[in-house]
Amino acid sequence: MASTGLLVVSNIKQLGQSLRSIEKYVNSLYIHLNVPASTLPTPPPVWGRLISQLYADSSSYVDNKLDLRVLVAPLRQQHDARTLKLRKPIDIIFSDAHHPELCDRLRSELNISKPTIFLQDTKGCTDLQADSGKSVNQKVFPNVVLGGTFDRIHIGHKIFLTQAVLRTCKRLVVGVTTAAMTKGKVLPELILPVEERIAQLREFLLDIDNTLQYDIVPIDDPFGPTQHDPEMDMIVVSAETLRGGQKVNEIRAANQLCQLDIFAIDIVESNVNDGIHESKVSSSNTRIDLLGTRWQQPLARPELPRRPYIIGLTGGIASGKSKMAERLGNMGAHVIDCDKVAHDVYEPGQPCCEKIVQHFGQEILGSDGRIDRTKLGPRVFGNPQELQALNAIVWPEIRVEVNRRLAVLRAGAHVPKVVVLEAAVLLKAGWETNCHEVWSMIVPAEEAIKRIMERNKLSESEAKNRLAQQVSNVDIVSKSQVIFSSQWDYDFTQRQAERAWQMLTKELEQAERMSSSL
Ligand SMILES: CC(C)(COP(=O)(O)OP(=O)(O)OC[C@H]1O[C@@H](n2cnc3c(N)ncnc32)[C@H](O)[C@@H]1O)[C@@H](O)C(=O)NCCC(=O)NCCS
Ligand SMILES: Nc1ncnc2c1ncn2[C@@H]1O[C@H](COP(=O)(O)OP(=O)(O)OP(=O)(O)O)[C@@H](O)[C@H]1O
Repeated sequence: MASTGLLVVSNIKQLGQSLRSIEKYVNSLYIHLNVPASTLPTPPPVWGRLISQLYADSSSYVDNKLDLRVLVAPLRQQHDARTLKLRKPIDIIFSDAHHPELCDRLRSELNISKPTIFLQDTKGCTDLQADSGKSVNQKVFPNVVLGGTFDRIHIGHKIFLTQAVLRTCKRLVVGVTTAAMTKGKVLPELILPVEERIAQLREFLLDIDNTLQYDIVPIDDPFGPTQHDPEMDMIVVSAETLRGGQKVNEIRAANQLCQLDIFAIDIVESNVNDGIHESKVSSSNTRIDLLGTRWQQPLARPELPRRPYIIGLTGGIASGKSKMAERLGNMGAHVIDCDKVAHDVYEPGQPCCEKIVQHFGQEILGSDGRIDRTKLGPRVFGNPQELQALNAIVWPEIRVEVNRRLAVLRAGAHVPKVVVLEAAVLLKAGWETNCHEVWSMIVPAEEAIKRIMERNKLSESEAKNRLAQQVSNVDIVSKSQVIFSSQWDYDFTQRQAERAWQMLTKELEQAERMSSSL
């Protein structure tokens, strides 16, 4: 599949048809509006509504796998003087109307060898219409500012950024929230690092208009550089952040800085109403859709036998690991619960039991000669050194026992396709090296605290203390290939599990077919 295309759009009414036929050729598409010569040059904001419409309509025809970017720079120039300079090389040109001369010119400017694909030649093709109405704020300023988190740029962001670019003639300042500001969002652990978000924003902005200066800066508070920069004229906000824009002006007045013209765009709705996703197009929705998918590729583990395929299942306290293990078990996985294995290696006669008694003394034994956890517990909790000593004895023994059980399974008549190794301490103990990949459960801290208080009958401070001893969600996520979250209803957790299971089953079947055809 060629990766980047250029679509010359002459008729917005055909957009849906055009995008549907293009989607099989490319995964990223620049859109060049073939505006009639008579309408140029016009103030760029007059194209705002058309471009917003185009982005908003596109979502009913193609999903966000086709990354659309409508070019703004050419709208600033006289028709004849327009030469396209694009950041990424173009593989192929598409045109929704028969304009061979224009397309040949673009092919030679952009150095494209493939012939243009003419999608359809409609009769009654109408010219692209600029917004003539006085209703639109058509003012253009040298210095415009806006802010946001911009996690995985979506159509709402594209419209927002484009409307700002159309109203800027010199410099666009973009404040991008750092992790300190995104803690309260849905699935904050899955938000891309600020450096990556800034890099993606810069690429998008340079793609649509490389004639402006972009100052993209991280912000640790909701107002960023607007509090101090005297050279700002306009702030672009959306209906939901209008109050933030007004607050910016209050701060500027207090700091004796000029007031900013405020331009607010409408919210782009998502038409989803399932009680889980937000009703507007949002990055939160994109993150929710990552649950149960492989969000990073597994590391190669050539040292592990291919069958059974071992999934390490982990997560924070009360995150719903056991329930997830049960779900995966119901779908066909063989589950090894490391917590239960730990109980087994504590049994008298096991080497682990002897080592524990050697270290902690006979006084941790009960009258039946077994290790009494109520006696051992107080010796290690609140004493990190002793806890470390206990872990150093127990963890390697669990690993040995797990490997023994895996060897038994491999030697059996029916080797399971998938083994789930459920272990709260998987990452702390370094057992992920025993697994082909790691699947993890996360819940927000407040939810985990609520569950621990209810389930373990602990006070809030005790629950917080338990949680503080866990690997953080951010660390869990960085070492996991698939993430689940049980913060919504049971059905939605089940859907996440099914999604991941289907993906894995398909992959394993494919791998099996490939190896048997060799
Ligand atoms: C504190 C801020 C920057 C945090 O941004 P937020 O986390 O909401 O960013 P997010 O990436 O979600 O969105 C960025 C912008 O796009 C808008 N937006 C997001 N989704 C949509 C949508 N579906 N339709 C339309 N606009 C959308 C947001 O309303 C926001 O204005 C923001 O909320 C705010 O208050 N802005 C006004 C003040 C400001 O601009 N401050 C920074 C100056 S540098
Ligand atoms: N989707 C869900 N919605 C609401 N509550 C849930 C959901 N999934 C799990 N829970 C609840 O979360 C709690 C913890 O579940 P579970 O015991 O499976 O967690 P765990 O991660 O195995 O915990 P631990 O390791 O602390 O024993 C349980 O009370 C369970 O009912």
